Amino acid sequence: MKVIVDNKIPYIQGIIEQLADEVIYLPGKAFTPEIVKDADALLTRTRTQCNRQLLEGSRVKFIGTATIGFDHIDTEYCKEAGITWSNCPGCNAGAVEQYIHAVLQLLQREKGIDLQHSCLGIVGVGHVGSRIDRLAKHLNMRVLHNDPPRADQGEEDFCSLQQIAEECDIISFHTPLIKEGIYKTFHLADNDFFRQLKKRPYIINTSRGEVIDTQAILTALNERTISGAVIDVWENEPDINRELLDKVFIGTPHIAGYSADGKANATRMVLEAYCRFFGKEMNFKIAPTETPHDAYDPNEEIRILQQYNPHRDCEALRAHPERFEQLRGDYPLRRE
Ligand SMILES: NC(=O)c1ccc[n+]([C@@H]2O[C@H](COP(=O)([O-])OP(=O)(O)OC[C@H]3O[C@@H](n4cnc5c(N)ncnc54)[C@H](O)[C@@H]3O)[C@@H](O)[C@H]2O)c1
Ligand SMILES: O=C(O)[C@H](O)[C@H](O)COP(=O)(O)O
Repeated sequence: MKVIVDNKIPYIQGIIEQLADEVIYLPGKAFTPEIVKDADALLTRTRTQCNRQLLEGSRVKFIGTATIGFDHIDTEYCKEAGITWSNCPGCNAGAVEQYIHAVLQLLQREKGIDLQHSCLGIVGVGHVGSRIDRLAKHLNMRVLHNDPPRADQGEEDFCSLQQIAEECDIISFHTPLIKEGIYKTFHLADNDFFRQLKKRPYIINTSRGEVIDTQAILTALNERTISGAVIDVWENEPDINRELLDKVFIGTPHIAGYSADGKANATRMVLEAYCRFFGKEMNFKIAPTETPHDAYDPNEEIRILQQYNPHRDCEALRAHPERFEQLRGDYPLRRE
């Protein structure tokens, strides 16, 4: 059994070796058809495009991605080729909640947003969105939800994207990237969406860059249709739009989900899926490395920013936008 593993999946080394005969570690972008040809399984992150070009003619039977997002996997091709794939639902929802909580505190502290009298629109109410919903209620915010796939299942308490556009002071995107079909999210926030806004909201995107049309959000920032933006995910990563980076309130290098806890969850889940698929025993334990931390302030508003302040990641990205991928690869995983 031969497995190719993305060399930026933490906590996996030493465990996968006991579950395979041969393990090769590579950067996510370095997976090539020649290398994967005689592999049985690939354990990846979002940086490996798993498509016909990579997989055709290979003996790969299983792909596990240590992420929730799977827009880098051509699921239609996998079906056609008989390749089973697996992702890690919910693995990093706590990390994104931590990021959004810090962002909301900064909007209150530095932009004068009165959270208790603000309405938050959550677009995509899955693992992350549900936690943001709970967080917003804890902060006494009014919340509106948009999730057409869930609404179409007969679930209640959802509204249209237009209602969110008209009533919200802050709008946060938590959908997968879906390129086509009735639930398409590619450029969900386009010029039409920005034209519908009534309250000059702040826009937060921790989903995928392509969910927001970059030119449309730049126009909205320039014309002050929106008050500002917090952007963690970008179109065309790692070659991100520098003008957008200059103009946002906070811009970070796709690290909202980068907690040690979230990464450990992802590694455990991807290994469990691998073991289920190949019928291997699961007798491993994965836990984030303990990190020493200061005594935190009992006041929640202070504690949240002591634990994580996205300005640090924003400053690092603004100083070196060309190091987008390096900043992610060498990220000092934070604790939740
Ligand atoms: N920035 C980061 O580090 C980071 C971390 C985690 C997740 N993400 C991104 O955020 C996305 C959401 O994460 P999650 O764990 O909540 O995923 P999830 O699959 O649990 O939830 C996604 C939700 O979006 C809904 N949805 C689908 N199409 C929609 C549409 N057209 N309009 C509105 N809602 C729609 C789904 O019904 C579902 O409830 C992931 O797919 C990933 O791309 C990014
Ligand atoms: O989809 C996800 O889980 C997140 O976007 C995640 O943060 C991406 O992680 P990476 O591919 O960088 O490991």
